[in-house]
Amino acid sequence: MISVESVDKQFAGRQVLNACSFTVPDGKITALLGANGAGKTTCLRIMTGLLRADAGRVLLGGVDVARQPMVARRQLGVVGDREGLYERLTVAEYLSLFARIQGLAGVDLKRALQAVREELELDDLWLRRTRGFSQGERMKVSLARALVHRPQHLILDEPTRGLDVLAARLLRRTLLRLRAQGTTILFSSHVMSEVSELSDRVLVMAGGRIVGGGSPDELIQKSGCDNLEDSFVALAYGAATDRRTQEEPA
Ligand SMILES: Nc1ncnc2c1ncn2[C@@H]1O[C@H](COP(=O)(O)OP(=O)(O)OP(=O)(O)O)[C@@H](O)[C@H]1O
Repeated sequence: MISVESVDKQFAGRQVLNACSFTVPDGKITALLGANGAGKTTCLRIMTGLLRADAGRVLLGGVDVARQPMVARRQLGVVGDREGLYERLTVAEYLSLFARIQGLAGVDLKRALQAVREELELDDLWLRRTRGFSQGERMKVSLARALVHRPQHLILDEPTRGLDVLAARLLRRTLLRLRAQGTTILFSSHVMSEVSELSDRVLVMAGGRIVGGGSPDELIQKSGCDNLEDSFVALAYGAATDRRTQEEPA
């Protein structure tokens, strides 16, 4: 389980996260939804130890990410902006490097590499250097890097951004398989169809805190709307924006 407890973050005196609190249960897929600038990426970066919170804490399986970053990292896989591939390394070399950093060696290392190679259909890319890789190819390698050490927790920031249909499908299939294996999954997204299809739970973020949560059906019921997108708009943008949207000429 992941617990985010009263996390605050300011940038240049501007409050971006404001006593942000939520939990992500094990063996479920949770989606983090929010308008542009709501604070999702900032929150995910704090959860993955890339950024320090001003106050509050994040626990991954009971481990405080800021106090015990190395222990936390062992049980965490992260898919961020898909940058940070080492362009001079082949996919095999790159994944082997990250698996070793996570403590894998010998037969375990070989098995782990073979498993992600098969799961993420990496045969054609395996011996290529990552320089010039397409968005979809980068996503596959980033996801393989995140999964190679079989972490309990997986955090993904807009993982399907820029992917074609097949790459997005492969990603969704992988997430569903990981959920069946008990992995704790949190992903941010702006794509409502994908959130409806994949998520057991949705968290709606606005103004740096969580303003609503529940299964997609619960959110729809609570908001009195008839689909997830309208429920999200009602929660994230509030009644004023809702009125403005409705007043727009057809
Ligand atoms: N390093 C930084 N320095 C200054 N401001 C920042 C920094 N990182 C984020 N911000 C600001 O914090 C706010 C929240 O940004 P964040 O990237 O977390 O939003 P988001 O919900 O992920 O948005 P999007 O959906 O557009 O990706 C934005 O106003 C952004 O400009």
